[in-house]
Amino acid sequence: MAAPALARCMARTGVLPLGQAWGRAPRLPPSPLPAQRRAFSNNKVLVELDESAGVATMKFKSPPVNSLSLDFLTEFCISLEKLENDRACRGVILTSAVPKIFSSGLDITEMCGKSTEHYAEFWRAVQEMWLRLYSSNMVTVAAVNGSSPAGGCLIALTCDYRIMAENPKFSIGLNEAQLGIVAPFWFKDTFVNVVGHRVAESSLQLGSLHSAPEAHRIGLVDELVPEEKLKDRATAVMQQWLALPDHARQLTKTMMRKAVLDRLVAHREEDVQNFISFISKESIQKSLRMYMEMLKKKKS
Ligand SMILES: CC/C=C\C/C=C\C/C=C\CCC/C=C/C(=O)SCCNC(=O)CCNC(=O)[C@H](O)C(C)(C)COP(=O)(O)OP(=O)(O)OC[C@H]1O[C@@H](n2cnc3c(N)ncnc32)[C@H](O)[C@@H]1OP(=O)(O)O
Repeated sequence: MAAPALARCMARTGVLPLGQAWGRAPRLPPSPLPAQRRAFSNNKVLVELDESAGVATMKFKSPPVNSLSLDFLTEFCISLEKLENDRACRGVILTSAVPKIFSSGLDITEMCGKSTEHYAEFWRAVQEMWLRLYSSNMVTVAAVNGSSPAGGCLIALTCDYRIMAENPKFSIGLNEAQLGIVAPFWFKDTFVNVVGHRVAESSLQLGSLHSAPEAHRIGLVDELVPEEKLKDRATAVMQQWLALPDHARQLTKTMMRKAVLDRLVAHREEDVQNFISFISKESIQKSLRMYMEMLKKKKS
């Protein structure tokens, strides 16, 4: 199904028509086939699968800043679903093909001056991305090779493990407060599960963007490595995680994440309505427009 048709279907039903995002049967190990590499790509996400290792790399390629537009989110979910259903794939490394940027977060233009129907469709796609990634049976490793504000940080937080390039220019964090908006409860829950309540509380209130060393110090990322070693390190970490039996690791992951996942699943439509009423406020629209203007001015 083409991305726009799929997006419409997601808007109608709230889920991708490819299967449920949570509560799947555990994955089986891949069959011992000869070493093989496969790649598939749509417009914004490139996937390379190394079948011998059972590991895929998903590269975001939506220049200039990998913003999470409706199209991006739809393609992301399709790619993840394909891998989830592929017995040859047990782990996925998420990274960026755009230099210096992992992802600039939700596409602000999707949240400005659009219809209620559009906001609902967009927000369901954001929820879907998070539900699928947080509940994935695969091992998920974020190789953060650039700045990663807000929704970009959420993607990294949603993975099992985060490795960041130790470039002092790269920053990461849930900076929503700086835009005059509020991170939803499930962004907050994911953040708390990684860094703990106290750090999350101050970081969220201040809308902090943390430099790579600071992010490592507060536990937002698990490791820092020189940029040129990021790929190899992500592959090595993946191998360590895949050395464990899938079923034990998957059941443990489910146990750790279930309460947070269930909370959104139980309140999904309410969360969509909250988003619509919040984002439609004139004061919020004004804040977002000013923020976009500030980004543009910064360039000139
Ligand atoms: C009581 C209430 C309770 C509950 C509330 C209910 C619901 C919640 C409501 C809302 C929740 C929303 C949650 C939102 C999450 C988000 O992710 S918001 C997005 C936050 N993102 C950012 O703040 C990042 C902004 N961008 C940057 O800081 C920089 O662009 C960068 C560091 C990523 C890259 O810097 P540069 O390389 O210097 O690139 P430029 O700044 O020149 O950007 C190039 C180009 O891209 C445009 N752009 C950048 N980011 C975005 C974006 N996120 N969306 C759309 N467009 C973006 C930028 O404007 C430039 O455009 P042009 O000028 O070239 O046209």
